[in-house]
Formats: sequence, structure tokens, C-alpha cells
Amino acid sequence: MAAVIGFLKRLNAAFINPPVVPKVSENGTPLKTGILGAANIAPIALIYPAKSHPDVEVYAVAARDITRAEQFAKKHGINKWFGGQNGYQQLLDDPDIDAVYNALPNGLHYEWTMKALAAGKHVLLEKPSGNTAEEARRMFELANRKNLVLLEAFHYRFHPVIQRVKEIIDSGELGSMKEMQFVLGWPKGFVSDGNIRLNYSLGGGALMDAGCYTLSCARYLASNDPTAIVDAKTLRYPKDPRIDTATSADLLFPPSTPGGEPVKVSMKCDMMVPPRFGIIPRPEGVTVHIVCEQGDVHLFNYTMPVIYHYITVTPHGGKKRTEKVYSFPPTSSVKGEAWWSTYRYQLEAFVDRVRGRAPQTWVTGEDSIQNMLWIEKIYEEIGLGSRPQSSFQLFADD
Ligand SMILES: NC(=O)C1=CN([C@@H]2O[C@H](COP(=O)(O)OP(=O)(O)OC[C@H]3O[C@@H](n4cnc5c(N)ncnc54)[C@H](OP(=O)(O)O)[C@@H]3O)[C@@H](O)[C@H]2O)C=CC1
Ligand SMILES: O=C1OC[C@@H](O)[C@H](O)[C@H]1O
Repeated sequence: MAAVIGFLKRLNAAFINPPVVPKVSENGTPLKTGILGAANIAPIALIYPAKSHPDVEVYAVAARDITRAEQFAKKHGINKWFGGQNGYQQLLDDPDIDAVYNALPNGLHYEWTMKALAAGKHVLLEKPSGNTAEEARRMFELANRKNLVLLEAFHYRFHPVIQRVKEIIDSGELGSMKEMQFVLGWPKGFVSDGNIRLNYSLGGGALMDAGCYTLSCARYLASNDPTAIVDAKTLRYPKDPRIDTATSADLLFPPSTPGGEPVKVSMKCDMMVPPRFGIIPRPEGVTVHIVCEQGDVHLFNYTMPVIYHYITVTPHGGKKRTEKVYSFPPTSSVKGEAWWSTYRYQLEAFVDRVRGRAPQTWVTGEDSIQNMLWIEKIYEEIGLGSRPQSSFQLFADD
């Protein structure tokens, strides 16, 4: 019963009725953020988390259609909106805005992040950072040059549960790593014709959408980049064969301990998992499984752990234990509540960085660039090729 009540409380506070705190910024005014695109993800990734952050105000939204912008703004209590052909640029030109949340389709991440940085705004950028590693490299280079914060929104990395899994592996309690398996999928019907995920020029594809998490998580837990792609397979979207609706890849990573064997990693992502018996919707899974020399670690739900998750640790010949990690230990002085979503933890870190404080953890620009690079390599391997690089030029000599 207590578990059910805990689940409902977390669900409610994270995604339905987030607690609202007064805005009391040490800097005088809270960080004013503007959203590019009235995107589906914006409420759970920024608007709800901002309600419980004392130093963030969701100040404006821009949409291609002014009516849509206005409706979205009114629905979410946002006082300012921009719309029409110049709506996005008008938001960037607003001198009161400090930071921008770029929730546009992947293929537009580069153009609008470059424009936002050029306008002097910090950027919280949706994953994957762009269509190519070159786009990512240019964005982080500009952010560095302008001394602005740019973060690829790999929200799962900010939650204590994935950090706990890494801690277990890195502690050596189970010996060196042998294999890791990552699965992420959405039930068929979630992504249908017309969705940005099925649009090639907008950076669609399962590997871009769900696969970028599996790859990021593998690289994070391995503390390394892959050394080789052993095999990769894909299912193509019949209406546009340049789009993968599901992709799986077997990779090799360097040994986790000196002199050890390479770590074998398999990752699988699917945007259209067929229903069980043809009718029961079935997510492919949201799991991480790690096989070490002396035992296994399994994490269920690494992308939405606030709702529910568990880690099981099974030492060979030992007793299986289960851990749940909704917040950092009270002794650690790291901020957080059991109801904080990955996005709320992420916002805390983003604001800390913008305000010149050290965030609890971070996804570096180099990490984001490498993730894109390996996405491109896997696309090459399966014969689909990279998503098209943006033709946008910030400077004429770009
Ligand atoms: N962190 C996470 O958990 C998640 C991240 N994402 C990422 O967020 C981004 C947006 O995803 P999601 O919110 O699901 O997508 P949506 O389709 O809901 O939103 C995309 C927004 O992009 C704008 N847009 C601008 N140009 C175009 C165009 N040519 N075609 C379609 N839309 C356009 C639209 O804004 P307008 O209002 O101006 O019309 C729309 O609101 C993606 O990069 C995705 O990978 C998505 C889901 C979860
Ligand atoms: O980032 C994401 O996470 C949640 C999914 O629903 C979505 O497709 C994806 O873009």
C-alpha cells in the first residue's frame, strides 16, 4: 500500500500538480526562460519542473502560429508569446530572456541553437543535440566562445538512480564488466505518420529518438566510447526507407579493468513495438542490464525513474538485493526530493551552471559530440547514412 501511495504522490508532483514555490532569486530576478516551439515535451521537461524551482520563470513561448503560441501560453500561465514567421527570432531578440529551451525537431536544433547563442542566450537543447556530430561541435564551440551554457537535455543522467548504477559498477564489487544490454522502445501507435520522428530532413529515426539514450547510457556506464561496431540491424519505415523504425547494434567497448576483455554491448531501440497478441500495447522495455564477472546489475526504467524503478544486484553465489534511489542521500547535501523527475534534477544543474555554481553532474559538450558521432557511425553501418546536416550558416564564411 505504501508503495502505491508513494507512486501516486511522485506521479502527481512530477507530472500532474507540481508543487509551486515562490520565486526568490539571489540574483534579483529569476532566470527568465523562453521556449522555442509549443512542443509536446515542453510541459514535462521545463514548465512543470520550473514551478518548483525558485530561480526560474517560464517567461515566453514562440510557435510558428501565433494562435497556437497564445493558446499554449495561456494554458501554461506564460505571460508572453511570439508567433508567425518571425516568432522564434522575436523571442531570441527579447532582451529580458536569459535562457532558451530548444524543443524543436532534431533537424532544427542546430539552426536555432546557433541563433540563440548568437543572441546571447544560454540554451537547454533537446536530445539528440543535432543531426550530426559536426553540428554539435559547432554549437559547443560557439557556446564556449560566448561563455554561455549549452546543455544537451540527457535528463536521465541527472537522476540519482543511474548514478547509483554507475557507482555499483565502478566500485568493483562485482568485478569487471563483461556485457551490457540497453533497450528502449515505445509501443506501436505512439509514433504515427506525420510525426517528426518519421521525417528524415527533421532528423527522424529510432536511433536518433530512443537510440540516442541507449548509446549515451552505454557510453556513460562504460566511462568510454565504443571501439567497434560488430553488427547493426534495422527496420525501415515503408513510407521512407531512410528512416529506421527500430535499430539494434552490437558494439565493443574497452575493457573495464586493465588487461581485461573488451565489454560487449548490445543496444536496441524501437519506435513501433508491435502489441502482444496483436492487441495489448507493449513497450519494448526501459532497461539496462550489466553482466559483470561476479554478478549482474539490472535497472528497470532509466528514462522515467521518478514514476517507478528498481535496481537489482545479483552477486554470483550471493544474495540478490533490490535498491530504489529516488533522491540523493540526505547526508550528501545534494538537492532533490523523491518526486523530482529527471527533468527537475536536470533543471537544477542547468540553473546552477548558469548562475556560476558547480552542478551536481553535467553532460559535457565533448560527450554530446561523441554521442552524435557514434549515432552517425551506426547509421553508416546499417546503410542509412547520417541525417542531413543543416545548411544554416550563422556567418557567411561558415
Ligand atoms: N527529453 C525528453 O524526454 C524528450 C525529448 N524530446 C525531444 O524534443 C524535441 C521535440 O519533440 P516533441 O515535443 O515530441 O515534438 P513536437 O512535434 O511535439 O514538437 C516539436 C515542435 O517543433 C516545432 N516545429 C518547428 N518547425 C517544425 C516543422 N517543420 N515540423 C514540425 N514541428 C516543427 C513545432 O512548434 P510550433 O509550436 O512552432 O509549431 C512543434 O511544437 C525533439 O528533439 C525530441 O527528440 C521529445 C520527447 C521527449
Ligand atoms: O526523448 C524521448 O523520450 C520519451 C519519448 O516519448 C520520446 O519519443 C523521446 O523523444
